[in-house]
Amino acid sequence: MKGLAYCLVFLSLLSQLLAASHNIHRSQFPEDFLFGTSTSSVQVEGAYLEGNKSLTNWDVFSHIPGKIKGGGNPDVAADHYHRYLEDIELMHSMGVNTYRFSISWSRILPSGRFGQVNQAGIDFYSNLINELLNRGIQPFVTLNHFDIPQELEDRYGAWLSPQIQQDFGYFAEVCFKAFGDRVKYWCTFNEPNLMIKFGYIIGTIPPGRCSQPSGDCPAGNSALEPYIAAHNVILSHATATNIYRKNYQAKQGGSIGIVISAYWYEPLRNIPADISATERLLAFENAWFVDPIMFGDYPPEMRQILGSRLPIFSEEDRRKLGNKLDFIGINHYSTLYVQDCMFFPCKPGDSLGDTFALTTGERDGRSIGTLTPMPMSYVVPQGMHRVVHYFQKRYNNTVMYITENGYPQESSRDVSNKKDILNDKERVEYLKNYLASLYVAIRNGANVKGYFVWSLIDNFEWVFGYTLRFGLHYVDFNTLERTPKLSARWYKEFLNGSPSPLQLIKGIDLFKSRRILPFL
Ligand SMILES: O=C(/C=C/c1ccc(O)cc1)O[C@@H]1O[C@H](CO)[C@@H](O)[C@H](O)[C@H]1O
Repeated sequence: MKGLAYCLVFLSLLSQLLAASHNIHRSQFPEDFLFGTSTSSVQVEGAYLEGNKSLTNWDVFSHIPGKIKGGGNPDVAADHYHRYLEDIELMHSMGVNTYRFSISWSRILPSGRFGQVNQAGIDFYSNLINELLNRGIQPFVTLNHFDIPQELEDRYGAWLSPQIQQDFGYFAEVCFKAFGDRVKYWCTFNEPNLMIKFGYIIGTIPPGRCSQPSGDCPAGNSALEPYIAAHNVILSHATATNIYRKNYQAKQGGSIGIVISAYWYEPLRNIPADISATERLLAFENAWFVDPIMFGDYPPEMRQILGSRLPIFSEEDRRKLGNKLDFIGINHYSTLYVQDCMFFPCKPGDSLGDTFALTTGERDGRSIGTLTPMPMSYVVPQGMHRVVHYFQKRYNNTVMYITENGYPQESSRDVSNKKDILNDKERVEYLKNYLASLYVAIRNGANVKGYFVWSLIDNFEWVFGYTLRFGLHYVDFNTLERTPKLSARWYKEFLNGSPSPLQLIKGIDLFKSRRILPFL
């Protein structure tokens, strides 16, 4: 009896100890769960003029003075184009079983749909895919991660023209044909919601179009263009998915989905106006692209506010959209509070475009979580299971992958504090806690089948250039040498890890009780 009592006390102390360090174990996720890292072509490849590649919209935009913090550009980036074998070794040494990367449209079809398929581009990705498979790493491929051949922008205004639907379908088909025998996971778009928001509402990324009061741009219309561009993106997704379903899926046996940038939002005040503003913002940001694909139309919250500004899906469009998707990719980093601007006055220009909602990281002077070096990006682990729950409920538990989750470090291109950057304890804590929250989502029945850390290596962080580092591996941007950070070693230990002491004791599930994870 006494022995048992001691044993229970010991167990309870042990569980508190483990809870304190928020330990999470590989064995808590299904064996066939995908664990990987993510990158994108513009951000890591470099070699911007090699292999017959044409200029992308980002090549052009990043060379305009003042657009990129610190003046960086993706000309060389992390030189992954030449170092992909080394990068596969980094992945292999961590023990990941998947790698999410994107294919550069400008490498495959330098002129969009006009002109030849570029064999050098096909060869690069083909070699990459073969080497990944040799190492037991599943390629998880994004067709569009913000970049397009500049020619499409110049010829017809890219996403503003319905022409792009056919062109994107053509590009997708070239990829299915060339790589689909080996690639079993396709994402049509990465974060189209964010691409449209920053490209056509606020105007800080290509094509840099907007109007007052949303932003200050030489041309654009923040009240109309985002909805037209989004419409063409949604129908481009439908076109590509249609082609995959009809001609490739049965014999290649893969799946196809779309990736959404998914912040989680909490009402600032416990009042109906803020609660419905939160719902509204989630509809405008997260459901904007997924509702049409899953239900054939935009979220009712958007239709109500935008009326005729929101394009209509024709009968034929709806037929195409009927192919829906196989999975939803969720990029999740942070959570913000939402304040209503429909019934309460906000400062003009503060609320985001048509959403009549204002986001903030603070309530009564206290921040929602630790602020990361990225503006408006706070550490709020419980946002992970909440955002997954939103998609689980709204889309009938369609398969989900967490296609990105990660932590930024502030830096300059030439670092003086490499030692501190390598010792990225904050990132390790962040990843552990977000994974623990993901575990809660899965325990609650969410159909999540994979998780990717953004990013494998430090890279070109869009408008932040080289001033933010997201890598599990440090990149010296002068020598291009890679060095594992503490977080790479942690991920490796996690992936190869032995079960926790408590799991060795049969019948005890560390996460069964909410009590031992008070932070969730
Ligand atoms: O979520 C974003 C954010 C982009 C942004 C924020 C603020 C701006 O002003 C402009 C762009 O991208 C995702 O998250 C990552 C880490 O950021 C990016 O590196 C990925 O490429 C992308 O999929």
